[in-house]
Amino acid sequence: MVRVTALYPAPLPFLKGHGTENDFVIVPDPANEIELPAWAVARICDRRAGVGGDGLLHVVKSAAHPEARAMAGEAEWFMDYRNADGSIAEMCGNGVRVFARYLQRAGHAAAGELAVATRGGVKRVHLAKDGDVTISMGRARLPEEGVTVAVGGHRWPTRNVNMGNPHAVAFVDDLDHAGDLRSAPAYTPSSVYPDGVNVEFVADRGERHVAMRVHERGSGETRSCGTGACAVAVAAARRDGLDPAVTGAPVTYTVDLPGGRLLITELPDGEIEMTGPAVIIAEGSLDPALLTPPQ
Ligand SMILES: N[C@@H](CCC[C@H](N)C(=O)O)C(=O)O
Repeated sequence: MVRVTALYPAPLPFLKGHGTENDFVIVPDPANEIELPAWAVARICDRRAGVGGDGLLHVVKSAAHPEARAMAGEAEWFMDYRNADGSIAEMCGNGVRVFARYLQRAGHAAAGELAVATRGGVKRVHLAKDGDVTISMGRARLPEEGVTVAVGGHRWPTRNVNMGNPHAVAFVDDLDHAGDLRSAPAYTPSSVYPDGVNVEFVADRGERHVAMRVHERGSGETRSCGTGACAVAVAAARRDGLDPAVTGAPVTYTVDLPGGRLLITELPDGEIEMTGPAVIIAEGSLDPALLTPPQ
């Protein structure tokens, strides 16, 4: 007889937070002692049988994590981000805001400037005492090769924007044309994104003002995506003939998402700043039975 025991013998502390309704389970683990296989993350993020979340933020000291040790001199804390299906992603913009808010609440960071290590490099955070959080997201890369996305009877060309993680941005007349987004939109050629892609659908709302929906790799349709909003703002700016590197003037887009509003500014040096809310809404402990390994 196979004896199956819980991966964690004692209740595991967690918190829950969100940024414009992109919601995350936060697992504090400064010394990196908690093993989080994909199946455990998927269970914790399950909206019926688990806590529920678009992703999980594993909070680890950079010095204690092999992927972050080299950044420890610049950033004390590493955001070990996982998608809801347990897959690993390079970056999560809303996640960094929520991560910073958690560090503040836990007394690990004070309001003001803070650095957070991510797989996409060190991100600078401006953390107000309450209210919005601003992140310096780094520069966008704009690979030439894009894909065609198809949903229902509609097909759109997309702009390829990399914010540390990959995005395909489609401009649409009506956000409803993206359908229910219960499954990932089909795209060709698939070779452009060998590791999958986040797909954004964007409609104009006014001057430098757009609305978007997103299907996230590893999480499905979410109510907000920070890196996606940055990708959308850059794609919209180039479509509108605006490039701060050429004009020397910053450009700001207002991006409306189902879960709220983000302000995205591109500076003349290419740096992209994202501003939006981040809140912690609950705190508790996970029952070890939830984390009994599958047979
Ligand atoms: N919601 C995030 C992005 C999370 C990662 C993404 N699903 C991926 O796999 O690249 C954000 O706010 O940026």
